[in-house]
Amino acid sequence: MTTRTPLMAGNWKMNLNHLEAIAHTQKLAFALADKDYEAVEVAVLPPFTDLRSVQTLVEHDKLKIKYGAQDISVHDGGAYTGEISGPMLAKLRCTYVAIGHSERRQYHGETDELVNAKVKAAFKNGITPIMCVGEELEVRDAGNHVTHTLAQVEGGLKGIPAEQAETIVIAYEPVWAIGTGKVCGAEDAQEVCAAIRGKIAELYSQEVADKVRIQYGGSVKSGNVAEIMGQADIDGALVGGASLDADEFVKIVRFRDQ
Ligand SMILES: O=C[C@H](O)COP(=O)(O)O
Repeated sequence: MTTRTPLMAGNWKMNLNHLEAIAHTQKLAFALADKDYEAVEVAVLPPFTDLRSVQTLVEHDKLKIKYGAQDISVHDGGAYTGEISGPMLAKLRCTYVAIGHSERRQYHGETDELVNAKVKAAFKNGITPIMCVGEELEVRDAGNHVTHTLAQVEGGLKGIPAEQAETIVIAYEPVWAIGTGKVCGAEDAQEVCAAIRGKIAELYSQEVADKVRIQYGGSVKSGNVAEIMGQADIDGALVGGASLDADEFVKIVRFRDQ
């Protein structure tokens, strides 16, 4: 059994300008200690306009916080107005990029095919994808949440070789639990995360599946994180709203103390 280092990632979504991003990252850095980073990998996913500021702060102050983007273009460059490319993110030394977040799927019509192309673009540029999957409420109510989510996993991983697949992070985010305050029960989250790991074992091997980190996302807070992290197949959290409060995010990182 591989020991997977938990990954707590704060997805800031469209919040915090670059000045606020600097202040927020400094606050996190001030609160977090070496022992936190030894136990947990900590990352922030700011808006594109903040990335250069966060990079400069992290590198200048030698912070142990990782950072990444919230989206990536499938193209390396060219006439694609408004897009941000993998080479641009790589130049900013982004460690991670969120791909296929439900808000991208819902508001920008992102399909599994596009998610797959973006996963490939991330790997091509040396950036680790945090590939987001999860079902809408009607899918869960119909009892099809596992099938639905596994189809997203399979679609997103199409053509990805094992040596890349074993490094990916998959975030299971039931859409009905995002920003709603409705947390998926820890055991319900575990059911889907275990199924995701099983699907990876089927597509690749148990060895690959044991290495992949699977996060839960959806109304994670300091008050519920410990129970979620107590599940065998949950290796971290993708935190939205609660990551905008530095004290709260630090408590989430210290889930073992909650
Ligand atoms: O990426 C994060 C998820 O969408 C969860 O957001 P939330 O913690 O605000 O529910």
